[in-house]
Amino acid sequence: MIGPIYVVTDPASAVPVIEQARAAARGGAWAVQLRDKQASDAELHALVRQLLPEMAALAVRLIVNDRVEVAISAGADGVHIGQGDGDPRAVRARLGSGRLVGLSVETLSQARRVPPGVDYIGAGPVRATATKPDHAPPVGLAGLAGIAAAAPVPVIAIGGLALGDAAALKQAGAVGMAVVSAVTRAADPEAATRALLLDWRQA
Ligand SMILES: Cc1ncc(COP(=O)(O)OP(=O)(O)O)c(N)n1
Ligand SMILES: Cc1nc(C(=O)O)sc1CCOP(=O)(O)O
Ligand SMILES: [Mg+2]
Repeated sequence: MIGPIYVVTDPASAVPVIEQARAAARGGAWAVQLRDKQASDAELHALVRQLLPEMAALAVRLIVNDRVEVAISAGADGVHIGQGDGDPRAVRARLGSGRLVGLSVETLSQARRVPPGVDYIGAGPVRATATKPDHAPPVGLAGLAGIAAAAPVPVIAIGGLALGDAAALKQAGAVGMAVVSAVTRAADPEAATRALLLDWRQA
C-alpha cells in the first residue's frame, strides 16, 4: 500500500527532526521522509539508524530524500529523488527490490515518462509553498488530475497542502498527500498528523 499520509521533515522547524519523525509516526503517517539538505551523510546515516527500529515498530516507512547511498548504507525503507537527482532506473538498480523509490513529477510529460522501478510519484506542487522556494510552477488540482490520469504508479500530492484538502486530492486521483509545514509547524505535530489521516479517511 502507498499512502495516505506522508510527512516530510524540516530542519528549520522549532521541533527537532527526530521528534518530527516520531510524532508523525505516532500520528499514523504511512511514511516519513528525512529531508535535510545541510546534514552530512554521516549525520543522516546516524539519524536513519536511530529511527528505523522506532518506525518499524509502528509500521511506518522511513524514506531518505536525495541521498541514495545513505539510504542504502543505513538500510532505509526507500529514497525519494527529483527530476534532477539522477536516473530512477539506476537508483532502482542500486537499491535492489524491496525498498521504495519515489520520483517527483512536476508536469504531464514527466508523468507519462515515469520508468519502471518507480513505486510512487510525488506530484506537485499543487500550490505554491514557501517550504521549497525553488519549486516548479504550481499544477493546481486540475493539473494534479491530469498527472494522476497519466501516471503508471500511485500519486502522492505535495505542495501547499493542509487539513481539509483530502477530498479534492482524492477526487483528483491521488492516493495520498505529502506535507511539510502542516505537520512540522503545527503546535502538536502528532495531533496534526492524526487529523490529516482522519480527514483522508472521511473524505
Ligand atoms: C513526496 C515528495 N514529493 C516530491 C518531493 C520533491 O523532491 P525534489 O523535486 O527532489 O526536491 P527536494 O525535496 O529534493 O528539494 C519530495 N521531496 N517528496
Ligand atoms: C519538498 C517539496 N517538494 C515539492 C514539490 O513540488 O516537488 S513542494 C515541497 C514542500 C512542501 O511543503 P509544504 O507542505 O510546507 O507546502
Ligand atoms: Mg531532490
